[in-house]
Amino acid sequence: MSTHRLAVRKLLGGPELTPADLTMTFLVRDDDESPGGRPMPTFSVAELPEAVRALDDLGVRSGKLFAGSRIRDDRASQADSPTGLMSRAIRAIKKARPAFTVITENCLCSHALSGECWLADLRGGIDLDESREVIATQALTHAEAGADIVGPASMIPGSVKLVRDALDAAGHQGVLLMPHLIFDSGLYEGYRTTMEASPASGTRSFQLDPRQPEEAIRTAFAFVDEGADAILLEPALFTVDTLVALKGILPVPVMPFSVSGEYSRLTERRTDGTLDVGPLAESYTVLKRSGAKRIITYAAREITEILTP
Ligand SMILES: NCc1[nH]cc(CCC(=O)O)c1CC(=O)O
Ligand SMILES: [Zn+2]
Repeated sequence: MSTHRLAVRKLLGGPELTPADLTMTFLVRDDDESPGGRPMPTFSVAELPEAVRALDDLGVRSGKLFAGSRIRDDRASQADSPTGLMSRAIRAIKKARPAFTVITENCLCSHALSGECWLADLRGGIDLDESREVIATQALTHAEAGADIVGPASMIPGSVKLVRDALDAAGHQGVLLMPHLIFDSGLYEGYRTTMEASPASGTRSFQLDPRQPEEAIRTAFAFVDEGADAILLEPALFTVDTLVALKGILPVPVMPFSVSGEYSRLTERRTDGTLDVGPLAESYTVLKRSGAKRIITYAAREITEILTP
């Protein structure tokens, strides 16, 4: 096609994927932990400043952080530690680039021995009150360390409101909330293995049943009622029906999270060691077309490099 034809197409074309549309995902590991043997790429705290500066210079303005605890117990007692891995990661990024938006995950699965997103009561059942309470103090700890947006991810009803109340009570009215709206999926294995957050029970009972799309809509509105400023929707590609359904009716933006299984299945390592992200980037065009405000991804750098200016 001639260049002038391409220019005309561009003029008439719909929403284009830009670097600022992408939020980079960082699975954080401690500085003395080895990156080897994990299915997903990780970043040590010491590696974060340089990685963030490089992304920011490319136009990627935000990051989603996941960090677990090495010391785990059945109360997830390290989840809200002010000296924990997440707090140190947030501080490292904010020191390097104060305007880089930091979004955290608040959940208990990578802090509890069980790998569950909730805490058990004495009889082994789910202790809803205690789970919500720890998630709220965890989110508060992230805010104190400098997080701009926190992300309750347990899907426990009422946890979003409790996080909002805890933040407000501590004077963090300016910290926003983007809870995770999560469908049960087989696409999380790479993440769970990397973060050692596989549920002992084998399931995540609070997540949405993929056969129940109405439940997803209802839960999205419930999150907004509890105080959500945006909704993270995961997995990304397999939930486009929900994205389209929410477009225009939900009063807050929806950001699909292109999860570990999408990253590993829609990319391919070339013989020269570089990563072909073509199919993954193509799926992001689908997401934008379907109403995604922005997209959370593990491949922000590689995708930015192939975007046409
Ligand atoms: N605990 C919530 C949570 N936080 C991140 C992911 C998955 C992210 C990914 O696969 O990239 C999940 C889902 C799960 O563990 O069931
Ligand atoms: Zn969890």
